[in-house]
Amino acid sequence: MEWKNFDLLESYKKLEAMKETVNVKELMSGENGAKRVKEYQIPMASGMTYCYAAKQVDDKLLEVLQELADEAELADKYKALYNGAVINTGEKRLVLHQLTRGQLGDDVVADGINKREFYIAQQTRAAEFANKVHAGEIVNENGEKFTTAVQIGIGGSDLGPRALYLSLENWAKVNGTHKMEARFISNVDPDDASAVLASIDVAHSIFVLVSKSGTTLETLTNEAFVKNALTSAGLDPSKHMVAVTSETSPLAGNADYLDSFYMDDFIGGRYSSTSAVGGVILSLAFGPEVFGRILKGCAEEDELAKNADIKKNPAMLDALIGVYERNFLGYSSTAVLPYSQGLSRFPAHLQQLDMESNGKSVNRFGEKIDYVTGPAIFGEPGTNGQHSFYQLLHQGTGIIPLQFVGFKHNQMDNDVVIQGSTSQQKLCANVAAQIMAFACGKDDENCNKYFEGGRPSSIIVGDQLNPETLGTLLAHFENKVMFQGFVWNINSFDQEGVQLGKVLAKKVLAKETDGALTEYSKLLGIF
Ligand SMILES: O=P(O)(O)OC[C@H]1O[C@](O)(CO)[C@@H](O)[C@@H]1O
Repeated sequence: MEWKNFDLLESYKKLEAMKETVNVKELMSGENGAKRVKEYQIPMASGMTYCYAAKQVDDKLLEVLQELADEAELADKYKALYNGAVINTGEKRLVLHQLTRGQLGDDVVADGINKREFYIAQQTRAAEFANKVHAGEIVNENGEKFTTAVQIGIGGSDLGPRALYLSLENWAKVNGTHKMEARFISNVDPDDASAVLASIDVAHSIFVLVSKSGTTLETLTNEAFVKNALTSAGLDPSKHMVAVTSETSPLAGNADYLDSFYMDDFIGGRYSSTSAVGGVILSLAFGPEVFGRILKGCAEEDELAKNADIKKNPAMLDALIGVYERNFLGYSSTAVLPYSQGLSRFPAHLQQLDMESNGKSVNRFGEKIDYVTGPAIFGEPGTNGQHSFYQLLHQGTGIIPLQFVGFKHNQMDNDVVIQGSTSQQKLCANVAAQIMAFACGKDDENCNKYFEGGRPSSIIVGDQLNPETLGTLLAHFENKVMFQGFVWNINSFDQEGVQLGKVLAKKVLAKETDGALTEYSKLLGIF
């Protein structure tokens, strides 16, 4: 297996010669368009479908993307990853998040520990803990049941778990599996913690402090903030708080917590939702059985990602189309547009997952590269986005590839027929309409009303947003980002770019600044 810069590959040259050869507008019009929609789809796990009919690709281009997948040895690199190779070269670490939800290859033993057994043991402990809380065996000082769980964490210790909770909150309420309310405190802005604390019954709340490193300024500050609130209410913080951290962190083994659950350095923050980082809060909120179903949806999608044939591997195909758009068509951002209210924070999770992973300018050996890497990611649930930024997507001067997500059925039992259609039908009609409007546009003598078309999109469709489909979606994007990192020959598993700002902020707080930093500090009222 060889790790080569992307621009040294034969398929790179071939793709460069194929810029702009596919006209989405032409291909998606009339009967040809109908044929493409039926043919250009592949199955995902949990009964979902990835449809790429409206992407700027044709059979010839797909052949070269397959050549790229083979030449870049994507399936072999994934295999090396799940068999325990040091894929995170920057930090010299293994990359093992997939082990939290399945055994894809060999047993991985590191530091004398079977890693899958370690992650499963933590899951089991979290499940037992959650069951005891639900059964009233673990209670507050007055012997009363906890009703609310509050996660304190930031970045990967917040975004994924929060997105997953919101995705299933309503589903769980309708299906009778909603055990506890969950809330999240992340920002060091005191208004975040204050607002959450004011919205809950602190005496019946259990706080889940999540920090892999155990050193994150925002999280430790918010922990102190919450402890203060508990003490002021006459409560003992150690009876209200559990920790999720790594065994090497300063938080580990602290008797001040009701219990502690562990993950380790082989799971990056943004890939940690399926470890104890998401496992504790989601098991408390929905019960361990529902968390297990999310893991099942992930595991099935991880299994699909092993396939070397891009037509049988939706994450790999999605990744390669994204690379073609980024490097050869010059598109610098991607919009993620879930037509599901439950996925309201999913784009925020994908922002960290994608941009913290693939926002890199050096290859995995630390050498400068001469081609572009990860796009900027943004998104909002449809149809809200339509009434916000779609104007630019339709008629703006640049092209932004679109990643739609849609479901045939909504999550709650409530819908109404108004003017001959349900709200769910209206939602789905909008996503279909948008795909075609972006692809084919509309002629008009009035330039202001003219839609150029030719704006590429793909869609992932599922029956309903439930634990399995959610897990599948999560793993799909994790694997897409990983495959893109492999093509670009970058390390998608470190994040040195977040350090400089943290160091400078510490200097400001220690009043060790000079020049413009001092002036900005004064402007902001710190000095
Ligand atoms: O879990 P921790 O160690 O508090 O880190 C939180 C987040 O901070 C980051 O390091 C970025 O600042 C993320 O990668 C990580 O998810």
